[in-house]
Amino acid sequence: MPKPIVDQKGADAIRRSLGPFSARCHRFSQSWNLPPTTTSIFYCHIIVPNSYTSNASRTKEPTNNTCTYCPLFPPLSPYSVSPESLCAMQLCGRQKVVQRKMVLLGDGACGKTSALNVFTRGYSSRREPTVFENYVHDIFVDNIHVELSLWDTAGQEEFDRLRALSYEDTHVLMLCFSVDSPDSFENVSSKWIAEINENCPGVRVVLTALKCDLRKDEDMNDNPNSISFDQGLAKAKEIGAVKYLECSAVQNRGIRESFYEAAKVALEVNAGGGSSSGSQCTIL
Ligand SMILES: Nc1nc2c(ncn2[C@@H]2O[C@H](COP(=O)(O)OP(=O)(O)OP(=O)(O)O)[C@@H](O)[C@H]2O)c(=O)[nH]1
Repeated sequence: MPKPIVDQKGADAIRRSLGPFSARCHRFSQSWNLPPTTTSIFYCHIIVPNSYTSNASRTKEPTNNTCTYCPLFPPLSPYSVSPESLCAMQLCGRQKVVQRKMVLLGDGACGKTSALNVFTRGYSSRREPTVFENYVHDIFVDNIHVELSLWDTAGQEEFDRLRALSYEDTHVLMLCFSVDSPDSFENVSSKWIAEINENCPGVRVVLTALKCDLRKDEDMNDNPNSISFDQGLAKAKEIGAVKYLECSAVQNRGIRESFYEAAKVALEVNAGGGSSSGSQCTIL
């Protein structure tokens, strides 16, 4: 049976030893006999790329990045848990968990679900168009434990009414387009901003360019029809987005950063609905 990480020494040892390794952490709140002040604790599986002997608070893992103790969990991307987060997790028993809701929206097939899957699971497989999906993902942003509720919506017009139900209590909107789809880019201002203004005016928007790998074709030539960084940035300014982010699920580039940056924006919104420079979405 693996041992949980319970002391700072263990967490520090992990931080020092991580180097090129990655870690996977699972929360054990019920299954361990915890000190009274501890509300939750994490057991960390350190995923090692090759044979590696560990001490009590680390676990040797097979080379394929699949967890020995939780085979049902899919492999995670190498950087889905940073050493800093790991140490913060160690301390989280004493920290308040902050709950935030992020909604992804944008044209159908622009890549929302794939980005979400790569962020939460480390990979994305072929799938049917989304009708509605909802995940809760624990992350640490600036040492704050955030229970991030991620709402994936259907981009297609026939789901407009269903999608409207997703906006309640939203802290941040990740408005997406695909760089290989000028239509999805145009719809940012011609369709999506109107929908946002109608359903949750004032909620902070993060504009996110998806499928950025498609700016190049297979021969690494520039795709002349793709949306450039400058165009994306100009669009973000035009619609009043608080951030402009770019990523590719296929290459797993910028995915983690994009969700973390969006989560940071969500954190700036007060739980009660007030915000320093935006507001929480509430459907009345
Ligand atoms: N080249 C490339 N293709 C991608 C990327 N992300 C997603 N795709 C592909 O784009 C297609 C649509 O991706 P989805 O993630 O289902 O798009 P979606 O926005 O969730 O679509 P809806 O559920 O219909 O709203 C799939 O065939 C994906 O394989 C990417 O980063 N690069």
